[in-house]
Amino acid sequence: MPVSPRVSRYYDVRRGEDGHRFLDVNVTGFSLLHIPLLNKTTAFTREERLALGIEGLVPPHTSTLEEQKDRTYLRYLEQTTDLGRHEYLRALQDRNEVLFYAILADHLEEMLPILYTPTVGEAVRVFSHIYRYPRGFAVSTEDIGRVEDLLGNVPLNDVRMIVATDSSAILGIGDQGFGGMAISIGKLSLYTAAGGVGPDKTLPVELDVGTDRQDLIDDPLYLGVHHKRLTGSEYDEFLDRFVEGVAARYPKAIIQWEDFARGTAFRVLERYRKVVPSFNDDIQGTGAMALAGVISASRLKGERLTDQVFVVVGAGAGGLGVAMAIRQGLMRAGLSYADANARIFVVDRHGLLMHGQPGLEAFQLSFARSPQDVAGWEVAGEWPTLHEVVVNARATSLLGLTGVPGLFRQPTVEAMLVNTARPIVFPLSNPTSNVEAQPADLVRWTHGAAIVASGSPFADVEYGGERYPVGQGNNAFIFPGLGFGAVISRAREITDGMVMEAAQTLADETAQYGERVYPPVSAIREISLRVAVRVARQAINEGVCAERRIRNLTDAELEAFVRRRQWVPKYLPLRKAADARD
Ligand SMILES: O=C([O-])CC(=O)C(=O)O
Ligand SMILES: [Mg+2]
Repeated sequence: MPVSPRVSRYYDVRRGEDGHRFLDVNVTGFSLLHIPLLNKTTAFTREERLALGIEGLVPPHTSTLEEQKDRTYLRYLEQTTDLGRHEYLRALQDRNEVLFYAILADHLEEMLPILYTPTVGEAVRVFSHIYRYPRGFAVSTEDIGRVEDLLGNVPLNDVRMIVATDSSAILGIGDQGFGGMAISIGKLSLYTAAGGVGPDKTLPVELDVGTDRQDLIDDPLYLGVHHKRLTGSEYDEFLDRFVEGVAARYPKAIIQWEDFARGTAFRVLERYRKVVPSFNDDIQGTGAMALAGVISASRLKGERLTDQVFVVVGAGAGGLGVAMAIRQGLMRAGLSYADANARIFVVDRHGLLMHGQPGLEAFQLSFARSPQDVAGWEVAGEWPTLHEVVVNARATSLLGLTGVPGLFRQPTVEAMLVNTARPIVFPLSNPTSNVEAQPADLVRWTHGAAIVASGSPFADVEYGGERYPVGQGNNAFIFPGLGFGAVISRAREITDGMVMEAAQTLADETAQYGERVYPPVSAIREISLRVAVRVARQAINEGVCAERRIRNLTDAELEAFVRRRQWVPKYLPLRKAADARD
């Protein structure tokens, strides 16, 4: 039997005779203090200080984790801007990872908007200017030919979850070049904080294929390669090399494709989803999140999903992903493909997606309409506008994934009140600055009738003496559980059925929160656990589960199994390995 490699080049997780886990470390002294998953800063015990050669290098008093959290949180509160708070937390993550996740667990609702959407958008934009410590894996056009060597430099030996972006369409803010690394880091923090994947099983990746942003290329401080993006077969080869490298170094890893531009996103997903277990967060994660939201909103209306008529605005990865997920959801609710399609109208920059439109792409075709589909519509120009679609199609649900701020106008939203007593309006674009409408306006324009959810966090709306919760329809309710479920089951493939199951779980779990279309963010860890359990079950049912130990478990046993595998932020004792070096 081959000896299984240590979890990290620097340590392994072992169990002592007493049954408790400890870290067997083979690095000591000053070096050890610079490895974020080993560094306890002021919390090393006397025995550890002595055994690991760090006496004199750390302060005399041994702090508890509680004291460390107090000290660190007070400094956090003294930061004056959201970006400052983000940088502070990121620096903590790169210094002492257990403490970082322990604080995050205590203040999850407060800190998620700082570490993740919307502030991560700002961190992406200025990434090259605020860069401090190495985290994650970056491979560029200059070294893709040696990707396996480079992956060999990553100290982690058992990576299970990768988030990789080419930064071509970050959130709703477009091409961000090398800065996209910040989104991969942010997403993986949620995999740990919300999903329970151990931080040493995660790897953020930036695929630096260049940037088409001349201002970045011209910026001497820009940290990516200074040339235009690869395209065509060169681009495909770059990704092929990356996927091969991952499959060789980390054969058990799952890849989450993140923030790829329209067109590329679908191509990359289809090209690799059967080669390595992988999914696209913006297509499938956002799709599942939106489907869950419209199922919950239909329930709040006292109607069925199949009673709704959907207008999805934006035909990129997010918009098409949402349209496809709703189509699958309608089919699971009993409609034929044709009937499901007939209830979904996709609008893009020219208006309603129609055959013969300039720039129509292959992945959009199944949603394109023919002239006979809109015969009898009252339309002024060549293609029906968003407003005309809402009126003529009698839309009851309007979902925005355009990145265009303020796109949903008052007359269009008011027009929905003719079609339904309670319009479902989800301006889902991120970050906050790119939202299609302010939730407060949507509530006001509809006199409180609209059921509203947004992609980025918004405060509840007060209107006419009442409080209207604004659900956060963000794929963060899906991907940590979907990915963790796939990791637990060692899924050979991430099937559409698993993604649908994630959506259904989110909708089912939301029911316990009353008048809400999404749960409160404070519930994200419990929701992710339920998603992970049901995704793993679905993997078993579909025969893609490679983890033998879970195949015959009952539901309760499976849940207990998943719970046991959730990583929790607490210090493990460090012991010096026999072959330790400084
Ligand atoms: O990151 C987020 O907040 C959600 C997402 O995937 C996107 O907007 O691209
Ligand atoms: Mg995204």
